[in-house]
Amino acid sequence: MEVKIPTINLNDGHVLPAVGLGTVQLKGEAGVNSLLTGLNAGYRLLDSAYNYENEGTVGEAVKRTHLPREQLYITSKLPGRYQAYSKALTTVEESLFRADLDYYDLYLIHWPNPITDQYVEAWQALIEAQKRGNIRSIGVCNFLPEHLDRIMKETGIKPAINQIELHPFFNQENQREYHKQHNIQTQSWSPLVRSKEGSELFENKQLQELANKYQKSLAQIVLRWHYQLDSIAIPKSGNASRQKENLSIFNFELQEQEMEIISSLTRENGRLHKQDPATYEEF
Ligand SMILES: NC(=O)C1=CN([C@@H]2O[C@H](COP(=O)(O)OP(=O)(O)OC[C@H]3O[C@@H](n4cnc5c(N)ncnc54)[C@H](OP(=O)(O)O)[C@@H]3O)[C@@H](O)[C@H]2O)C=CC1
Ligand SMILES: O=C(O)C(=O)[C@@H](O)[C@H](O)C(=O)CO
Repeated sequence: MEVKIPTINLNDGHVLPAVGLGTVQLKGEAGVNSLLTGLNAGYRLLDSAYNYENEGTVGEAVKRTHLPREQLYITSKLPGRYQAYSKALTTVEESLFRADLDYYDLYLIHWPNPITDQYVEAWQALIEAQKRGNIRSIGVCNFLPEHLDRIMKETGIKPAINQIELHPFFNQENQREYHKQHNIQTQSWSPLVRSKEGSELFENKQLQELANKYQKSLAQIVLRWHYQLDSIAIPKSGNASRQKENLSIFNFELQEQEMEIISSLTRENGRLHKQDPATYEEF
């Protein structure tokens, strides 16, 4: 049965579902089939990126589903190598061509790349692409407060979303507090630490105890934690039953103290790939 996902209001008047489907590695015919099982399970938000080389896959799933376009929320992301203003505008158009869409619901700057230092003009390009009607909501990924302060100061326009690495081993308390103060919606990437059964996350005793208590899977406990942190998690799964499992999180509630137990699994250097946006650059 299809799950009804609550919606979240963004600062620009648009809305997004409270959970989306990550799409890294979902490509080609198998990828389209996985996206269709995801849509059948109830997902409406699909998170792609130019660099995932699957905008075409996402567009094909949009074409093949019985769901009307206005019920879907499609995201893509601007790669670092196209952050210069005119290249960024062309790249948004190219993303639309690849997916054969008239508009993206959400388009994000993928990484700030602060050493290259072109993210302000990339942001100006997304503002222009939004004015042209190519994008509904504009936002960023992996922006630290200093990067957000700068784009808001230089353009006067606030991102609707900052999509950041967020999971029990890296709870991003300060970054989330900054987002709350500025009314920027948090999205969690790698919400399940990009892991599988048998990994450190799935072997964690405290999470297993909570899963036993609520008669839920460990992944559902972690995804419920994201939801109660007010962050939109975008777990990736290509598997129909895990896709369903990851949406069945709206019929129980973690207590405050249990939220804290999960948050306290965080470590000082808990980033999965050690990609610190202060220095990491991706093109
Ligand atoms: N903006 C950015 O810089 C970034 C954005 N992203 C986005 O975030 C999305 C999610 O992050 P991602 O890195 O993919 O990692 P996730 O934390 O979503 O983990 C995905 C892994 O978990 C497995 N999995 C999913 N559900 C379950 C479950 N219920 N039980 C057991 N295993 C499960 C999947 O396997 P299986 O498919 O076999 O189910 C897959 O191996 C990406 O797909 C992408 O869209 C990711 C990284 C960076
Ligand atoms: O997947 C993404 O969106 C990325 O930005 C990658 O850099 C990701 O963090 C990764 O694949 C790391 O190995």
